[in-house]
Amino acid sequence: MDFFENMPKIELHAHLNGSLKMDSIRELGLQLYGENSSDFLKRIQEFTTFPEDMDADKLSKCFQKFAFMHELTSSRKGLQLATQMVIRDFARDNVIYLELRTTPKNNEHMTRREYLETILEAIQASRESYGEIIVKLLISIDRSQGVDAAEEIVNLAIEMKSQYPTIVRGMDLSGNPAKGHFKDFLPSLEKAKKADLHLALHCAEIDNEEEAQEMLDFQFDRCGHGTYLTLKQMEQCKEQNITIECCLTSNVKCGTVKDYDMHHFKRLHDNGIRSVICTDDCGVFDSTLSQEFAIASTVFSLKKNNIHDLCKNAIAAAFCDDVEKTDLRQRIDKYFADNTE
Ligand SMILES: CNc1ncnc2c1ncn2[C@@H]1O[C@H](COP(=O)(O)O)[C@@H](O)[C@H]1O
Ligand SMILES: [Zn+2]
Repeated sequence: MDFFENMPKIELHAHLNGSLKMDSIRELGLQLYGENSSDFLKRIQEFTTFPEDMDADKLSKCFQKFAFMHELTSSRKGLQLATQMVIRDFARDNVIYLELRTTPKNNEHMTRREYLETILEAIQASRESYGEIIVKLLISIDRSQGVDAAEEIVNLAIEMKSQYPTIVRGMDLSGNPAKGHFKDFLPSLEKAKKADLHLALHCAEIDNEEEAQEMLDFQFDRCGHGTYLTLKQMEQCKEQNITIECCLTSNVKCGTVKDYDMHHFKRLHDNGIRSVICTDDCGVFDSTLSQEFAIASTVFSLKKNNIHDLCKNAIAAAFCDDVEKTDLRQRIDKYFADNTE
């Protein structure tokens, strides 16, 4: 485990509100409310609990959990603190490059634009506190929220990209995959693509072959999960240079994959389809990127050179510039050179 904890890592799939660790939620509660009530502590416990006997619809239930974090980050102060803490927690796990994604929200305290500005300011400030970690932002469309919100979010993303070109790098399509239809979001995503925003879309998280096909034919950069891609579709990913973001614990806890050893990572790996290891929501799923690497390594008997390849895959698929990629490559190559048996 030490090997993975010390390894400089790249995280490409992390939802902001799902990535706050339990200790940090407690800390956030203290900073926001003064004292943590027993009811609050109970709710933190519920946040990360996935009972064995939860029914088949575990994934849908998972989406209800986010409401807890959304309450905590509904004020500018809460959102700013949460962003800082999430970056700090990834930095503590030796993540050296982080792509955070989040859906801009509007409420009585802020507009979607203010939501994004708060996060972008917190990311900029984190350079002073945690200088070693590079942080990028992907702006998410929640497929359960309809096309009008999506259109507003794409327009904002284009605007924010021009204001913060080194931080705002792309867009994500996420939310409950059982809700909404990809086709409805196509014009908005097309617009994002034309504006040179990279696309990392949740695709085939549940079994919907037709939709996955529509998405692949549209073409995008990275596929979140890809659990139910057919072998033919996986081959199409290879041809189209699409990298698959594998989030092992997320899939097992949400019940879209029965067990770790049944995870499609194996099929991707065996068929030479480029994949990366990610956490998805390391707060909700109570994991770390180091743990995800340790699990993948044990379950799939990966050797050090396989792990090194996974890190190189992440560099290749990262939405940053070539100078940053060269720097990441050097740091990671050095770690593997210094740690050969
Ligand atoms: C478990 N698999 C998943 N599949 C699809 N979307 C997911 C997800 N996990 C998280 N999200 C999306 O990210 C939001 C939380 O972060 P933000 O509020 O945006 O920072 C969730 O509400 C959902 O829309
Ligand atoms: Zn996700």
